[in-house]
Amino acid sequence: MLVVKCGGHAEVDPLAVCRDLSGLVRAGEQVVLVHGGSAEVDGLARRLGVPMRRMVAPDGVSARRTDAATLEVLHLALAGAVKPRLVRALAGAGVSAVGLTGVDGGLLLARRKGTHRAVVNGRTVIIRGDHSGRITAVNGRLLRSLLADGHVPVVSPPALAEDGGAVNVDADRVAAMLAAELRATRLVLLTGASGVLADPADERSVRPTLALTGTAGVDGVRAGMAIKLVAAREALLAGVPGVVIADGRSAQPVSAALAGAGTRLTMAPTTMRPAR
Ligand SMILES: Nc1ncnc2c1ncn2[C@@H]1O[C@H](COP(=O)(O)OP(=O)(O)O)[C@@H](O)[C@H]1O
Ligand SMILES: CC(=O)N[C@@H](CCC(=O)OP(=O)(O)O)C(=O)O
Repeated sequence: MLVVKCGGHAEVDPLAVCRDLSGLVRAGEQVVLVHGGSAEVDGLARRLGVPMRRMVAPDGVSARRTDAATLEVLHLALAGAVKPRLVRALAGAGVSAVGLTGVDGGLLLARRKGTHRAVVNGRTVIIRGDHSGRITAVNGRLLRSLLADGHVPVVSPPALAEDGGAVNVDADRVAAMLAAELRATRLVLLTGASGVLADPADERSVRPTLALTGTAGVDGVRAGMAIKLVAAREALLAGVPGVVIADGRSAQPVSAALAGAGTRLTMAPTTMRPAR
């Protein structure tokens, strides 16, 4: 079982990802495709005149500030543009795909976050009333039945909150949760960088491997990459054995990642429980 997350970075090539995945599906691999779409969300917001803001937590992890209008734009962009494009690309490559947000079939249940800590002008402030949440449960049964019928589930935020509303969640963490729930052997996070870079300004500085510790960030890792490391850590701690962050801009991004391209994540030995 393979979970692939196609990043919303504008340079990631969704057609190449889908063509590559179709080969793996035809070879008998069960695949779940997760997607974000931050560039598409930002573009649609500009066209609609809805201002977009981000919050940066004290640990450097950034998330979209999600008020009611932002949530609507997010839903329109992900469910109305990015997802149908991926479903059509898979269909065009001969693979049946079924698009779902976390709301469909209660696929992703989440608890609303009451407050957020964010750094504004160097000061930590508390932000309330954001429409975002933390995933608490995954409807693995729904995914397994789609997979058993030969479909590729194509999954994205938002998630379903306990009060019946939709909430924004990060797509990398969605992918990690699904990989854990489905006991996937591999989780591949594809983005617009060739892996985790030692120097974010130097594309050639890819770290082939990176051992993560309990909670600490990693030097030189910022913004969207910081949340990928959070997701990678969650997947590894939940028992997913192979987690890779790799380039989504290449011709065969998934095959390349499975063949060793990008950065392979592990947990540093000191953070693992001692063997019995
Ligand atoms: N050390 C780093 N290595 C690689 N990318 C980094 C690093 N630090 C920050 N980044 C940025 O993180 C981006 C990936 O995050 P993001 O754009 O949110 O991904 P996506 O939308 O594809 O999920 C990279 O394109 C790069 O601009
Ligand atoms: C809470 C939060 O920030 N959610 C993300 C969901 C989309 C996403 O994750 O898109 P990428 O894969 O392009 O990053 C957002 O609103 O941008």
